[in-house]
Amino acid sequence: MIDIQNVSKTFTLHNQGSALIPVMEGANLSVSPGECVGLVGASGAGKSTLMRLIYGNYLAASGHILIGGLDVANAEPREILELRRKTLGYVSQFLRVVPRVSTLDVVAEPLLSVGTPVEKARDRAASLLAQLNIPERLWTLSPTTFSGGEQQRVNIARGFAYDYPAMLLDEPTASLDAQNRATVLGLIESAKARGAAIIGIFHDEAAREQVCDRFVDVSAFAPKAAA
Ligand SMILES: Nc1ncnc2c1ncn2[C@@H]1O[C@H](COP(=O)(O)OP(=O)(O)OP(=O)(O)O)[C@@H](O)[C@H]1O
Repeated sequence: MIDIQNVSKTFTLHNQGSALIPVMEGANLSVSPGECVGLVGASGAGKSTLMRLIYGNYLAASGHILIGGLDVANAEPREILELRRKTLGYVSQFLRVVPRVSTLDVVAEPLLSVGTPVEKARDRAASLLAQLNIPERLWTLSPTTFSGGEQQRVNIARGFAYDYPAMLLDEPTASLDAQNRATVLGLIESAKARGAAIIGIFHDEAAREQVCDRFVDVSAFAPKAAA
């Protein structure tokens, strides 16, 4: 489902005489449906960079990033947006808050954008918000004024609303209390059970041991000259 072949990445520092910083070389990684792979490696090893390459936020210098048949490394922006709508989900700790949209609709939006009927999308959103302990009185409000932890849980509900075939999880359990953390781990396990291919960064060791089938150390993808 996710197939990364020989990917390299170089940053160009435009404000420093266009200095070229190679950060990744020869990255290979394949994730099957139903499998969760944890990215590990020291701080600065390139875990976030690899996630951003896969999501199409960063452009690879070379190689292929195949997701459900599309090569993200060589795709048009329009194709990447379509991929994000239907195939590839991304859950981070942080909610990008849209003012004036109710929490229920923020969570239902990924379903609405693929044509799910409004009632069904809102039912699913309500069920996730309840599972993640967001009080019902908040559902009609915009999450703009919510606490950091509430916004994080709204973001997780949104990330799991639609059944993406492939998912990227960036510290989804960070700073959650025990009960919500268990709920999120349950959502990840259900996503695997329905066949989602997942790549995650988890600093929470117990969490990653619970949900990951294997680990990939991204230090192995460091440029050879710098190694
Ligand atoms: N936009 C950027 N411009 C230049 N260098 C960058 C940029 N983003 C990341 N880097 C560099 O790429 C390397 C990998 O960073 P990355 O954030 O992917 O590491 P990480 O493994 O996710 O670290 P952490 O666990 O601390 O989040 C670092 O040396 C970092 O300085």
